[in-house]
Amino acid sequence: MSPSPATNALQYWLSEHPAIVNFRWTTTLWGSTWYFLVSAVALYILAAVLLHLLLSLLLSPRRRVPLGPIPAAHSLAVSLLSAAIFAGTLLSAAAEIRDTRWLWRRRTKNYNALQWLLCFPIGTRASGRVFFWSYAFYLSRFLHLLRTFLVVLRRRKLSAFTLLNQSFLLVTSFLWLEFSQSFQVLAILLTSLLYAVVYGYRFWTAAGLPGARPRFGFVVNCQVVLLCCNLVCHSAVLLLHLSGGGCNGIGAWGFNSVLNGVILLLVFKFYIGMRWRRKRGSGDEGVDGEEGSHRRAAGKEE
Ligand SMILES: CC(C)(COP(=O)(O)OP(=O)(O)OC[C@H]1O[C@@H](n2cnc3c(N)ncnc32)[C@H](O)[C@@H]1OP(=O)(O)O)[C@@H](O)C(=O)NCCC(=O)NCCSC(=O)CC(=O)O
Repeated sequence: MSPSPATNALQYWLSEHPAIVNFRWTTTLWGSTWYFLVSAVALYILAAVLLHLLLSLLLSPRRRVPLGPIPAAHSLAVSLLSAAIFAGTLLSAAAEIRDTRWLWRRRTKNYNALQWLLCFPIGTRASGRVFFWSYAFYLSRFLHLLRTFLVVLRRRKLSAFTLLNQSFLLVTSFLWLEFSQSFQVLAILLTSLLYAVVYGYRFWTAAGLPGARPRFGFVVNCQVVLLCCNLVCHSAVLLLHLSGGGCNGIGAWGFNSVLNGVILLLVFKFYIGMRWRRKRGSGDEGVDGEEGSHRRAAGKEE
C-alpha cells in the first residue's frame, strides 16, 4: 500500500526538506557561539532574579500579577512545538538510519539502529536531519525560558531549582550540537515527548477544558519517569563506549551526565518531600501543576 499524500507531505516537511537534509551546525547560525551561550544563561538568571526582587519591593507577597490567557497560550505553543520536534526527530532518525546504515556497517560489523541511537560512531559531524531537529530543540529552549518569568509574575515564585534546571537544559542542548554528542536523538525524543505532555496538560487545566482537573504531582511524576529512562540510557551509552570502538562526544556526555545527576538528586529530594507532606496531610503549592495551584490561590484571594 502506497502512503497517502498527507503522509508524504508530512515526511517531506519534517525530514526531507532541503533545509533539513543540508543542515550544518556552523558559527554563522543564531546562538551558535560560546559567547552567546554564556551571555544568554547569565542574562536569563539576572533578569529572573531582578524581576523577582522588583516585584518583592513593589507588591505585597500575596499579590499576583494577572496575565489573562498568556500562560495558557504559552503552554499551548510549547506543547505544539515540542510535538513537532518529537515527530520531526522520529522521522529524521528513521530516514538517517535508512540512508547511513551501510556506512556504519562498513566500519563496524553488527552495528545496529539502537546502537546508533545511543552511540554515534567516532567522527560524526553535526550536520543532516537529526542535527536540524537538535538545533530546533536548542532554539525551543528560549521559548521555554519565558515560563520562568510567567511563574514569577503569576505565582510570585522563583526557585533555585528552576534557574538551575533551565540553565542546565540550555547548556546541554548547546553541547549536543557543539560536540555531536552521542545519545542526543533519544534524549530529544524523550524530552520533547515529556514537554508535549506536561505543557499540553498545563494548557488543558489552564483553559478549563473538559475533564481539566489538576492532578497531584503530575509534573514531578513525569519528571521522575524521564530521569529514570535517562539513567538507563546513560548506563547503556557507557557500556557501549567501553565495549565498542568508542562513542562520539563522550566528553560532553560525561559533563551532561553530571548535570543530569544533580537534577535527578534535586527532583528525588523534592518528590520524596512532596509524598511525605501529602502523607502527613499538608498540601503543597505547585505540585499539581501551575494552573491548579494558581486557581487555589485565586480562590483564596477572591
Ligand atoms: C518536567 C519539566 C517539563 C519541568 O519543566 P518546567 O518548564 O516546569 O520548568 P522548571 O524547571 O521550573 O520545573 C518546575 C517543576 O519541577 C518540579 N520540581 C522537581 N524538583 C523540584 C525542586 N527541587 N524544586 C522545585 N521544583 C521542582 C515541580 O513539580 C515544578 O513543577 P510545577 O511548577 O508545575 O509545580 C522539565 O523541564 C524537566 O524538569 N525535565 C527534567 C530534566 C530534563 O529534561 N532532562 C533531560 C536532559 S537529557 C540529557 O541531559 C541527555 C544528556 O545527558 O545528554
